[in-house]
Amino acid sequence: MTETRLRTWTHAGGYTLAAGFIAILALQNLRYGFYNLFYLGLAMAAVLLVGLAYTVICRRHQLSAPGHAILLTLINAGLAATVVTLDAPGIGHWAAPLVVLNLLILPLRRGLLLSAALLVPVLLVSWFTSPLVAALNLTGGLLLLLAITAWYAWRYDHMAESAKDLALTDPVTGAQNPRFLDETLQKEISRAIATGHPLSMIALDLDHAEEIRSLHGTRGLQTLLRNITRQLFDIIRAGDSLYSGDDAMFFLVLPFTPEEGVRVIAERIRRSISEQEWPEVGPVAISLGCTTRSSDDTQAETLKARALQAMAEARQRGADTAWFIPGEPAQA
Ligand SMILES: Nc1nc2c(ncn2[C@@H]2O[C@H](COP(=O)(O)OP(=O)(O)OP(=O)(O)O)[C@@H](O)[C@H]2O)c(=O)[nH]1
Repeated sequence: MTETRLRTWTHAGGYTLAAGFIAILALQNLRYGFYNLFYLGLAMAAVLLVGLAYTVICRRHQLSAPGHAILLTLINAGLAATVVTLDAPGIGHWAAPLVVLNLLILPLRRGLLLSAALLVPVLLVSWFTSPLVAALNLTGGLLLLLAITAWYAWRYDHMAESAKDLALTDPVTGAQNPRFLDETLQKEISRAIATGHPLSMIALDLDHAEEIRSLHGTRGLQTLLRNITRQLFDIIRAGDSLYSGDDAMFFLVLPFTPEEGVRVIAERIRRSISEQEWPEVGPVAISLGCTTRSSDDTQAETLKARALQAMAEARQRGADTAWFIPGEPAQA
């Protein structure tokens, strides 16, 4: 289930339950003849049902729908104003479903602020007008509810953030996930065509990766790849992007980089990797295949295939080598 769909269900469930809860309170007040509270309950349930309808209408962009904040501010302000102006016993409990709803639907900080703005008048009125035990019960109950719901919302945000990081980065190396390579490369090609700036690419593979795996195990190889990724991130500049490839391979996309530039950076990377003593593994080497976009290159696959071809050539020339293959310029 996508995050947007999950949020749609959560929001719809939250609005429905809160509307049901408030409607039950309204009916109870009707039974006891508290007509003011009955009408307040009806109005609040109606606003909550508008929230439900809004959730369904905006189901494709729940994360950015601004109407939730407006509706919730309206309903929270309505309850706070009623609590302050109406001497109605037990009305403080009406804040409970709104506290849950605020934190379930709004971003954590905004949900906390709105809940605090509701709870301050509710609790103050309760301490001034109710017996001590009742005020203590209400304060304890609402604050506990606030803490539990805020903790849940924080945990959910945290998990969603980690899932997003995992989707963007390769969990083994920490470089970007390979499935974004083609898309980014195609975008960079379009940008290079539009602006006339050069674009280069490097395919990079660890030499003798299988021997390293059999000597140091898969874990040793993965640690080495993570360390190499860190080193590559230290070398490349901000606009460059680094992707994991199959096995022990990486790809670098280098915007604004001409042939002379990609030769310089490839040689710098080759040296910096081969001159290091890598923890537990010792010295290692890499082969690099470089290419620069020619005026004929409009497809990501063409550029990637040429970088891989250059890397195979580097391998043939004895590894620990950087090799460059130029693109064919367009025929006039
Ligand atoms: N994309 C990319 N290109 C680089 C990088 N480092 C060097 N280059 C290319 O190599 C050329 C020469 O780089 P350097 O030897 O560092 O000389 P420089 O004049 O200090 O390079 P810059 O001021 O970064 O342009 C640069 O103009 C770039 O085209 C890098 O980290 N990323």
